[in-house]
This record gives sequence, structure tokens and C-alpha cells, in this order.
Amino acid sequence: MISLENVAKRFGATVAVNNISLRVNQGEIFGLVGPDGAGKTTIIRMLTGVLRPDSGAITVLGSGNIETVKGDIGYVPQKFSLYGDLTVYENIRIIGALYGRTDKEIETLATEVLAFTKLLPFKDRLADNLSGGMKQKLALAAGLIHRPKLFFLDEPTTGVDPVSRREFWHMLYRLNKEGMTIFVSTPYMDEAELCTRVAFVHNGRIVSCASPAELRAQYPYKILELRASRKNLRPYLADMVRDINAFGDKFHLVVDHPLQAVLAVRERLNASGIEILSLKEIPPTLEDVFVELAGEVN
Ligand SMILES: Nc1ncnc2c1ncn2[C@@H]1O[C@H](COP(=O)(O)OP(=O)(O)OP(=O)(O)O)[C@@H](O)[C@H]1O
Repeated sequence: MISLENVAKRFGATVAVNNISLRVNQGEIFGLVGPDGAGKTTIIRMLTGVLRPDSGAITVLGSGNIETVKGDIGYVPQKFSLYGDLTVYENIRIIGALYGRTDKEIETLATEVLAFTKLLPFKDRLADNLSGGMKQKLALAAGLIHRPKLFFLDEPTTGVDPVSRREFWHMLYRLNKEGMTIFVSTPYMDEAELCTRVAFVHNGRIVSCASPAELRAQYPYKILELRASRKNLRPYLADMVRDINAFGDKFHLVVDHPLQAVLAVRERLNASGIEILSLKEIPPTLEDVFVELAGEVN
């Protein structure tokens, strides 16, 4: 459905995408995951025909010329420009007209996509007066108006509240169930978990590409999750663990031998007068996997 072979793109001295190869199959929810500036947007822009690669080959929906398959591609860019002074319905109408649909067709399609995104009750509201989550739903609705087979979404839920994010993903799942292939970029690890496969992008390269379960299985270390009475534990533990990362009020200690490490950590923190609220081995999260992969390539 999508293939990239040794694709590269630079902007002046910046190498945004550095010789990446990738294949995405029909029916996938494929996730592009990585920090800001990793190259995700540039990859999506090349796949949607907005940018041309400097070198390498791209095939989308069986065609090397993206222009010829644009009618089957949907794209929600990172910064979706809607017309704030027009209503939800009017925004959708403009997009429908851009795709050359008649008024009658637009009415049917708009009702369909607005019902799907639960925006129908708000169809007469000015886009400027929508909440952040609703604006993203409008972007989704706009991307769906021509019923694409392949849907690209560039960080569609960045800055959206957790409830709206969940709703948004429910919609993506429904579209996928109906046969749509989805290619989505996200900085959120919980969203990466929801993808069939994930490519982790770092400094313009794909450092790993597999299903979330495979990525976790490939992780070479063990994780201890620690909660303690002190906020900064690094000075106390850094010399006895491979790595230590804070996730909210918890620490993930990267270790080789969890049983030995538990005893040693207990001893060290007790001796330092730090209370352990909980300490247990947990399966690695995708965040642990990515922190490790990013460290390897730095
Ligand atoms: N049009 C451009 N001109 C110059 N540099 C660019 C341009 N587009 C992207 N870059 C640079 O290329 C690199 C990759 O950017 P890109 O936007 O693809 O990353 P990203 O992973 O999507 O991150 P973000 O979430 O911040 O958009 C960055 O260093 C960025 O500054």
C-alpha cells in the first residue's frame, strides 16, 4: 500500500529524513512515533505529495506518481487550517467543492462525516467557537469527505484533552474496521500502543519498526517501577542501575537482574532515609523501549 526505498530529504544543512525504507500494508493502523523534529511531518508530506524527496523511491497505492492517486488519499495536516468565521458545515462544504462534488453530493457526504464525527449537532456553529477536540474532529471530517482508502493524520491529537483523544481513536478504529488503512504520527506512547505497527523515528532515521508487542519483546533489560518519598533519586541510584527515568510520580529503573536490584535498591534507599512507597518489576512500556532506542543512536 505504501513503500519507501532509501528516501531522503534535506532542508539546507538540515537532514530531515535520512535514507529511510518502509512498507505499510493494507488494513494497518501504522504509527510514526518520535520526538519533535524527528522527521515525521516531512515523511507524511512526501507520502501525500506535498513535498518531493531528494532521492529514493516512493510508491503509494501502487503508484509512483502520487498525483494520480490523490483522490484515494485523505490527509489531516498537523496544522489544519479551517475558516474560523465559517460554520462547521460551511467548512466541510468548501472541502467537498474542492473535490469537485456537486451540492447534492456534498450534502449527503457532509451529513455522513459530521454524523460519524458527532459534529452534526454543531454544524451551524462557527469553527472559531469549537473546542480544541472538536476542531480536530472537524479536521477528521474534512479529511474523510471524499471517502479515502488511505488516510494520513499528522499528530491529530496533539494538545487535545485525554477524553477527546480516546474518542478520536475510537473513530480511527471504526474507519480501520471499515477497511481504511491509517498512517498516523504521534508523540504519545499510549497512542503508539494502539497501532498495528510502529516505526520509531529519531533524527530522520527509522530506528525500529515492529508491532508494539514485538518492540517490547525485543527490549533487552528489565524494568523496576519505583515510587519513593524523594523526588530526585538519580544521585542515590545512578551508579547501580543502567538508567533511571521519571514518569510522573514513578521512576523506571533499567536493570539486568531485577531480584538482585530490588534488594540493592532497598538497602541503598533505607540507608539514605528515603521511604519506598512501592518497588516492583513491571513489563517494559513502549516509552522504556523508545528511551533505550533513542539512547543507542545518539
Ligand atoms: N520547510 C522546512 N524548512 C526548513 N527546515 C525544515 C522544514 N521542514 C522541516 N524542517 C526541519 O526538518 C527536521 C524535521 O522536521 P519535521 O517537521 O519533519 O519533524 P517532526 O517529527 O514532524 O516534528 P514536529 O512534531 O515538531 O513537527 C526539523 O529539524 C525541522 O526543523
